[in-house]
Amino acid sequence: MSDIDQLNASLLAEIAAADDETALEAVRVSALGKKGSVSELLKTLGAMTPEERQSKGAAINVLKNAVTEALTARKTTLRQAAIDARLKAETVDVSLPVRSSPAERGRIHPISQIVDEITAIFADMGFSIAEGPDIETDYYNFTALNFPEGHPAREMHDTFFFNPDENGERKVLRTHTSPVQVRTMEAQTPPIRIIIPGKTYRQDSDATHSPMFHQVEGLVVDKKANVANLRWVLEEFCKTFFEVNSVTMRFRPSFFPFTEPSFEVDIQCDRSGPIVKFGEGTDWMEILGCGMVHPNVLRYGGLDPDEYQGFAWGMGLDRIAMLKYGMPDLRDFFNADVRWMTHYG
Ligand SMILES: Cc1ccc(OCc2nc(C(=O)N[C@H]3CCS(=O)(=O)C3)cs2)cc1
Repeated sequence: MSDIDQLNASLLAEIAAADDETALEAVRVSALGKKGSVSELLKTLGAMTPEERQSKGAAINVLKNAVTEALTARKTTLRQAAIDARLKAETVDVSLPVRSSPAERGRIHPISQIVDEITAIFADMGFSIAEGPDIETDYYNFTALNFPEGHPAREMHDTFFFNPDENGERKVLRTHTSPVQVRTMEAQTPPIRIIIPGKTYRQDSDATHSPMFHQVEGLVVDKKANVANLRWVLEEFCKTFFEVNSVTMRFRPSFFPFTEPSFEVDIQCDRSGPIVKFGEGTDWMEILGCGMVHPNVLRYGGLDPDEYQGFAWGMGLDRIAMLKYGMPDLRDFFNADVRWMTHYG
């Protein structure tokens, strides 16, 4: 066997033995690099006679091509093997049974659970779910809700304002979901029975206040709507939500620009233990505000207050959830602590 044949055999064996791209590159350099074995052979051509150079040169080129092809083929094989190994390691067998531990499964956030529960209760009472933008105009968030110019709620310490847009209009992060009711009155001929769950934003942050919090508001507008209807709707909701057969509510006179008369509503409960119990006890817990829709607000909604009446209410979801689940700190809702989620989710 000639020296070229021997070199060919040994290089092909080294290429076949390379089990990763690093080893293969080392073989390539040792054969075809500047000081490689094949390159050194090519350098000997210069000292040969023309006859020798022709035959030897052709043989060396055959060797070089054979080595190059073997290197390319081996690299392709190694690359495919690496891909197959990853596919094998990372393949998820979707036919496997669900993981046993509930903690490893995804969970519904308690606020989402509360929203689903409350909207289902009102849906069963014939209410539709309405939605609207989180970024609102000053008009829909304040003016159309009968907030006079200069009202403190319009100030920066309470409300998140955006910089004025090209029209000089300053939008806000809505401070309540009430703008949706105005938009619905503009768009829909009564009777209206809507529930509006959603995120709301205020410049406030402590153990019971978060800059982003959740509200559910409701609105009924019809030819006849009165405080007795309002009271019934809220009592039915509370009995179902707090899972009690009877509920004692207290309507305390209050004031909101968008309702007249306005009330703050307490529900009787027992606060003597670690968890508040509803439907019993002699304590009171404020759960929501409500009232008859102010005539100005009906007018802003395009309705004639001599023809239509309405009532509305609003409740802070996070507060309700804290009551229902007995949670001490509102901020835990938004810390995304898996331990908390596992416990409450
Ligand atoms: C067109 C329209 C007309 C009337 C409306 O009345 C919505 C109402 N909301 C309340 C209320 O007390 N809300 C607060 C409860 C706790 S909170 O989350 O801080 C907001 C009373 S009446 C809404 C829209």
